[in-house]
Amino acid sequence: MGIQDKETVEEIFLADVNSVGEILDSGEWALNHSIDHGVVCDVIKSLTGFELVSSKELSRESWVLEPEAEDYVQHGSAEMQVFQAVPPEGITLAELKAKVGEKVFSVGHKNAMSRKWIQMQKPLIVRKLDSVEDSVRNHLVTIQEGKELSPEVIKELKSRKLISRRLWKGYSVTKGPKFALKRRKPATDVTREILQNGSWKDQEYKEYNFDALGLPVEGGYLHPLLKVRAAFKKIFLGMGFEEMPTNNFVESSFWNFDALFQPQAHPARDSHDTFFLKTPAKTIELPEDYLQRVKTVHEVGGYESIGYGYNWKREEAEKNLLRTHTTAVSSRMLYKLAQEGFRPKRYFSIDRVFRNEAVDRTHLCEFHQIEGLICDRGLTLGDLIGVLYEFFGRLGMTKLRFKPAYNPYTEPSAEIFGYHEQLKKWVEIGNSGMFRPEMLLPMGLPPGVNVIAWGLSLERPTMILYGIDNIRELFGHKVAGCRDYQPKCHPDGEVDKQH
Ligand SMILES: N[C@@H](Cc1ccccc1)C(=O)O
Repeated sequence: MGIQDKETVEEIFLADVNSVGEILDSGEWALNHSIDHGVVCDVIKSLTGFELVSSKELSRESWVLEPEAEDYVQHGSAEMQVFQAVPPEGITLAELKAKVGEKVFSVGHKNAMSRKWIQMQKPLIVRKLDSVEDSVRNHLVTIQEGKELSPEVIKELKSRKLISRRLWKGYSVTKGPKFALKRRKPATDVTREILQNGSWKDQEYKEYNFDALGLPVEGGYLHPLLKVRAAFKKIFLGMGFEEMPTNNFVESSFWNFDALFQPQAHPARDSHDTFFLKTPAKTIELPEDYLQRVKTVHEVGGYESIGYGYNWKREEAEKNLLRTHTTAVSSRMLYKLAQEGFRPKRYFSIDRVFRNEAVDRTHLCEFHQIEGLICDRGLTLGDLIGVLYEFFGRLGMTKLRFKPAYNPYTEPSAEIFGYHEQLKKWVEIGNSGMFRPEMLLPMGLPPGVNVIAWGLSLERPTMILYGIDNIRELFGHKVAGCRDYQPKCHPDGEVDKQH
């Protein structure tokens, strides 16, 4: 068979309908074009549905070839094959049988004999005629072409079980009300492209289907960040931590930076990294005596420190900003604790912070920080490392590594790496350290009190747990897709039960 692909068949068919005006019989048309009639019928049905053509069903009983007959059309009838296998000098019966095969021999030998094409001249079979006409094959071809044959011929072919009667279905076709040489796909949407190239004017549009049921409405899913936050909160509470109040996104530079012994010329305090507020641009009040101690420690030091040796400006400290880390919350809480009278404490917070960063697949200008701290007398770096093993162990991360780092407010400082069992690699999971005396002593905390602390983002573990590789999918309208996210691994066994 020739062309089978529907688009090409459709094109040829429409061109013919156009030039001839009417296709009387799809079967004949298919035969003339050597195209499978089934494919032609599919094309006609579809074109009729879109009113490019009008079609009438035809049906009639017709003769079709059995597989044996199709073989005869290709290779000649059995008697012809036998005749051709007999050479001019003759052949033995056994040789002839071997040459044409058992099946063809049994039918073909008998028929070729009775037609007197061959004869027995013991011990050989010889030809009686030089050439013969393969009328059986010719008749079969005529049937294939859908043409009529005399009742006697039909009777013979039928008795040889070469043909059988089938119900044939086809079409007669004329141009339809929406006839065109090429089918135009109705648009389902007005796109930017068709608006720009002007094709919207002649475009056909698919009609609304008001009976369509639409997608089932889904709702009531917890955001992945909420689920992971709940898991972290549970870990902190299980370890005896209290949550700090984090309900102030707007903070003064004083609590966000100065109280943390971050010098006023520090690059993080640049407007490229920090969002400063225009209104209100300044904080209303700061604790005056504490402010004086902070100024002094920055300028000249004290508490065995030499300070930074620069001119500390109050105006810089008063500037309002969107807090860049939740350590601003920690500094307020530690100051408060010092005023109320020091007691050992374990504090944590999980909330939003803001940084003036270009958004890309791993950075957003707002995200969440998880922060934990323990203050007590005589804490050491060993305590920090021990607590971090406990904390991340409860998350399922048992292998940790620490890399020396720098923060203005901690000494020593360490970046935390964890071995991710599912990803089979070390991933950076947080930052940590022991708050400096230059931060703690001006607050009024008693000497000998140490604070171990650490921080990490909430987004990063969430992305790892849910296999999200673009942080933007966690915020805004794209978060709708998060309903499909299933955690790849569990921060603890409980997260998912919170549905
Ligand atoms: N504030 C640090 C994290 C941190 C918290 C506590 C101690 C040390 C580091 C940050 O934003 O990355």
